[in-house]
Amino acid sequence: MENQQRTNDGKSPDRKILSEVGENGVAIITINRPPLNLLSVHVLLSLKEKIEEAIRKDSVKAIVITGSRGNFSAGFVVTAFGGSQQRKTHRELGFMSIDFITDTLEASRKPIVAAVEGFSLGGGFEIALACHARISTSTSKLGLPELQYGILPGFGGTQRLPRLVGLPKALEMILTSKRISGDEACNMCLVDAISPSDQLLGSACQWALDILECRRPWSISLFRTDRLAPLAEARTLLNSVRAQIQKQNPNVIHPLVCIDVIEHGILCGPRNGLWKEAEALHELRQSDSCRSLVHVFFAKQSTSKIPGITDIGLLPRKINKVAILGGSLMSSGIATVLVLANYYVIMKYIDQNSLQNGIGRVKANLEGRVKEGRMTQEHYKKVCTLLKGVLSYDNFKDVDLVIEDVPDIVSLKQQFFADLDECCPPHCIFASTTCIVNLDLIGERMKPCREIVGIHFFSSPSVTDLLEIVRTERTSPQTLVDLLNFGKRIQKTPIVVQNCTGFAVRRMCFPYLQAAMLLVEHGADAYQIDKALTSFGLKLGPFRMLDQDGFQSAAVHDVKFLETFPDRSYKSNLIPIMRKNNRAGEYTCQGFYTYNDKEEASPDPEISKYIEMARSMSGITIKSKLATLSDGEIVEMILFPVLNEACRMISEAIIVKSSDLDVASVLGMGFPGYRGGIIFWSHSVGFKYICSKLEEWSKEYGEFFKPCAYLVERASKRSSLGAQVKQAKSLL
Ligand SMILES: C[C@H](O)CC(=O)SCCNC(=O)CCNC(=O)[C@H](O)C(C)(C)COP(=O)(O)OP(=O)(O)OC[C@H]1O[C@@H](n2cnc3c(N)ncnc32)[C@H](O)[C@@H]1OP(=O)(O)O
Repeated sequence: MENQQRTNDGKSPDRKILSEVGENGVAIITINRPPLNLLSVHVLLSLKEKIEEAIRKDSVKAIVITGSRGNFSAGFVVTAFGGSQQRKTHRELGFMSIDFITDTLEASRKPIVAAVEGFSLGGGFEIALACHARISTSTSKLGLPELQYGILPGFGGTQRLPRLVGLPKALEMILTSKRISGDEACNMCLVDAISPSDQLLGSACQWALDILECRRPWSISLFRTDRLAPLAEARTLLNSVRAQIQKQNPNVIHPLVCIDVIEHGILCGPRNGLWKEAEALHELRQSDSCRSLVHVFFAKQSTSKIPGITDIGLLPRKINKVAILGGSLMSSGIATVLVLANYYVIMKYIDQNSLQNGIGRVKANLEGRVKEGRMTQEHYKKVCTLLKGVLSYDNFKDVDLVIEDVPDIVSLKQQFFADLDECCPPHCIFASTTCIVNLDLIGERMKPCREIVGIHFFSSPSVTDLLEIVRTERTSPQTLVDLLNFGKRIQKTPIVVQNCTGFAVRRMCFPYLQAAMLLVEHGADAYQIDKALTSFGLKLGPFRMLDQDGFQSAAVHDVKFLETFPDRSYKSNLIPIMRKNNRAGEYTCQGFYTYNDKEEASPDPEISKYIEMARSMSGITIKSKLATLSDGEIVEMILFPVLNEACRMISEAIIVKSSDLDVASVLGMGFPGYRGGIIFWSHSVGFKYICSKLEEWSKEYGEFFKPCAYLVERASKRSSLGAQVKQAKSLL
């Protein structure tokens, strides 16, 4: 092997890109910034230099690009976007995309093959797309996640992907930021062959030599046309996708800009498309949406960094077998998530019927994935072998984690945990999904050395990406480290919260729903309230949220909150009245909305009758000011109380850092990520303004709006709500 050790000026060589030439004449160029081989302008310049050098050398016949230590490249350092470091113009970014990736790499007179393993995302994936062939392991993960950051693929992804896989598939991958496996990529001819990891480099080198010898096609992705549909068909598809995006998300422009760029390339040629892409990237990376979404990325990354817990050298213990106690919808949802993450799961319940139903639901969930093409039949069969239903504790002696999900009856839970205490090994972690019963109370009949943590999955475990881990005074650092790792393995973002009523998400939803009740009982229109909040970007307005959760759950939580926070609870009679009239939310097809058999919601004028009843029961009169609020005022009157509650949680140290509440609000309550989460957004509104509004409303409408001491103090000092998330240093 010929290996470059010194540069011409005698300095140590740049080790970010390694290059060596094998006896077969293939230069292997390795992106070497482990663990993820992230890209920066500097790394790309070094890569360009090494490729040019290999092209120049007579001894080199062909080139393979790969990444070190099992990852190709997870793409560009995202701090390069949305931040204050906006030095580069679109010409310079265009230079990378055109001068390097297109005119050097793709136009190389020697074949270049990508050997893809592990993560190949964003700019990393775009480099692979420009190579003349791609060989991948079956489990590598490929994708273009740029839209998650309010930008668009900036190194030719908008031009090359549609030409390689056709427009419909490319749009799906780009617009959903969906990652696909090497196998899936091979099925759609995005990679040319699959190879086991230990043979990957050998296969890629051979493929490159085969291209050279004309035994394999020399494919230039940018100029392929065979997968592109006729122009009229492409335009129809792009227009329908545009309309869909505008309907679903009218507040953000980056998906539309991305579609324009794709269309431009189809109409005016891919090279023009590349320039348009570079210009668009330059514009978008300076937007507020980009700044907010990059903040959410780093906020999510930092939820699992807990001072004094994750920085004291503890390693997560292995969790192999998990027992779920319960036969509910939630139990089945949790079991589905777990078997998909390759955990061995036993579901236990007291009666055969409920247990069978529970197991049946897990299988139906998995079958649904097969039908949608998200899982192969073979994988389905394998995953099903990980699941077992039991009625006794016989199989519990090697269980590492128990998740209790039985009805919220204290004595029942206490009995279950007393039994578990006898049957499970000492290292087994005991967790409960309850959000109502005090965790300390349900463990009272266990040995004193045992502890119970809360683990909160939200109503649809496979849909919600958030996992609340609830710690008590007794929770050990080791248990937290184990559960944080467990959360990551099941692909959730875990946030650690202190044991308190509602934890983080419910506690923020509480004022969200209560403020809406208060406004509606004083004259505001329920449907205008929902529309104002969804137009602002929330996934669900408060009344749709209540319908979706079901009024039974709302009633239980109301009681709990009224009990815990009587001073700031708004007591409404609306839900109890509607329940008495057989309206209990979406599952009864009637709540604040009515639902048809396609689960579509329609406003129902009937509800004014119940609102009137609630008003007269509480002796409330309509306030003309509240009956004529603008959408903007509604948003403030509903979200400022949410921020107020978030401030209380910060001051009570319920969460580890304030940005955890951004994550909780985005993933748990549907706050728009492009506004950065509740705390990030409130910085842009200004605490002084928020505080003065809350003070004004508390004088007019009561204690519910009273700003908490922490917010008052921050507003008076004009300081922020806790430290901002630390981001990686920009390397652009
Ligand atoms: C021009 C181009 O088109 C634009 C682009 O390329 S945009 C960038 C596209 N790439 C991405 O979005 C990848 C983002 N990263 C991820 O999703 C995940 O890190 C991953 C799935 C790749 C790996 O997950 P995992 O193995 O759990 O590692 P993870 O802990 O997340 O990351 C390791 C470290 O790298 C950092 N990191 C990962 N990707 C990063 C990125 N793109 N930018 C900056 N930092 C990044 C993480 O913050 C973390 O830092 P820390 O050690 O200080 O906490």
